[in-house]
Amino acid sequence: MQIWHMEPFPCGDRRLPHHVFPPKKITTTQLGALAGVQYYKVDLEDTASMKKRLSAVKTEKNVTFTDVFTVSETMLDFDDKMEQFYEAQTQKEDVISLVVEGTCYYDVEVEDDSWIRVQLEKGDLIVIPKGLSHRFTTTPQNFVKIQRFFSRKVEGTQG
Ligand SMILES: CSCCC(=O)/C(O)=C/O
Repeated sequence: MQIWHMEPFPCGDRRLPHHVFPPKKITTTQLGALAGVQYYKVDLEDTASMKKRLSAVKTEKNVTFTDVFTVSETMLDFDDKMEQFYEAQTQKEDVISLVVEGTCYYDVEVEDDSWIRVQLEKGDLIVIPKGLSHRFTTTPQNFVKIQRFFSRKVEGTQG
């Protein structure tokens, strides 16, 4: 996990880091204070500890459905999906995502047009609070597998 302030009006390839100059990184604690985003590191190799962490998150967030969603440039509709995911959006429920493989970015908008980029890798679990404007994209790796957690059934998810 790495977190930094993004340059105000990034041009070009959105998968590049787009740091402010000079780069301004922040901690997970600062991200929590600024935007209410929660972060956990999950050891995916340690089944007992992973189950304990996920169980705590599921209970706390009333999670009843989960799925595993893979974003890869081999997807037929990859470009369309990437456009859709990079549109700023707010959800009525917390967005809860665990990176199982690969890397990605979630950007969160802390003030109008002021974005913080959160780079996630394997074992990173993020909770973006409901109502917070955010967007998603891949890194140049163009591959991420994410377990998503929902408090209610949404299309394409499993109980
Ligand atoms: C691989 S799902 C990425 C998109 C996502 O989590 C989202 O758009 C939440 O609002």
